[in-house]
Amino acid sequence: MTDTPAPTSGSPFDDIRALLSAMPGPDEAAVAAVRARDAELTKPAGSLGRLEWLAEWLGAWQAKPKPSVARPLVAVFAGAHGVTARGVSAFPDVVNRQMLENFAAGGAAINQICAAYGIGFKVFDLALDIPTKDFSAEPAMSEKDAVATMAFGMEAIAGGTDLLGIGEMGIGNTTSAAAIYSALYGGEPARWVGRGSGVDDEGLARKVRVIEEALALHGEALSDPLEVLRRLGGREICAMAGAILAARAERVPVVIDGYVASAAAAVLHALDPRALDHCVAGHLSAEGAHREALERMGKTPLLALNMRLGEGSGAAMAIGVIKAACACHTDMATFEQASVSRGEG
Ligand SMILES: Cc1cc2ncn([C@H]3O[C@H](COP(=O)(O)O)[C@@H](O)[C@H]3O)c2cc1C
Ligand SMILES: O=C(O)c1cccnc1
Repeated sequence: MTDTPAPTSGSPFDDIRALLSAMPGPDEAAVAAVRARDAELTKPAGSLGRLEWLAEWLGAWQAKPKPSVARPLVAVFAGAHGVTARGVSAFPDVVNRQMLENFAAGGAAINQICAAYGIGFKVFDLALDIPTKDFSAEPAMSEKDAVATMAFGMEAIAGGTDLLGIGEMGIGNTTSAAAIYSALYGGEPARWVGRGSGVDDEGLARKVRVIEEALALHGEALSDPLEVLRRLGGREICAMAGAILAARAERVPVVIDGYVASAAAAVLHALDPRALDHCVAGHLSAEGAHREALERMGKTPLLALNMRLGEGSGAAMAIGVIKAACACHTDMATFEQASVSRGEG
């Protein structure tokens, strides 16, 4: 008995790492079927550009030769941030709760976009009344809190969906996202920081200072992307990472929203560069250095509308495009069906 080694105490993050190592890959047979059908559709080859690629991408991750976008869903995760005590947002914390009421009443931008495109919409309240700790003074979350929050995010797909858009609400979360990019990608924090919901020059300088302090405080611990997430992230950022991972396991393609949602994606990408293969970047946000962050992840945004809202709004706009791409692929007539002459060559 005495020479049996004690079991090594597992980290709460072990389950997350296990999910990452078990990620399914693309279904190549479905991609081949999509390509074969695309060649029969009544249009010049390649003329639908990235829409053709989107149909292949849907097929690859849904593992369906005929992909579908019949039940698209935007999931918005809401969290409160202790770092707002440092004066990093133009708006007070109470806006979180007020916006959740606005979402429920149908009065937010995301409600209108989802209604316009026939997209389901769900909001997940991540302990809004218990803000994370100020990450410039201590880790934002314990390991247990971070893992439980990721697990909660995995519930996003529980009701069933064939295309998931990921969004967030959380006053102060552009500071958290900028801190995550700074930790993962390096360089001066000022390079990654933007004005979020609209801070003035002094607010912008405070955001930079807070991130510099946080990087110095957390130091070497930030070499592990999951530590970056729990130390600098908000709960909504943890939950978005969980949702992206769960969607992969269940073969649900994902549309990432803007600057903040992409920070959750960046953590997964840093853990495993294949972790975002089932994701598209919905749009290029006007916030901070979103373009550089997406480049690091190898993602070309579908849309560039100069939006910088969050709430999943850019993802929802992109889902409109993806729905149309899927409809073209599945419902267009073939040359034979429509008696349209094929070109030569
Ligand atoms: C009324 C209102 C609605 C929003 N909807 C999304 N955000 C966006 O702004 C917040 C992040 O910006 P910052 O880091 O500057 O606080 C997040 O809640 C984000 O979703 C909003 C912000 C406000 C004020
Ligand atoms: O692009 C975003 O995600 C964003 C930008 C500004 C404020 N909140 C979110």
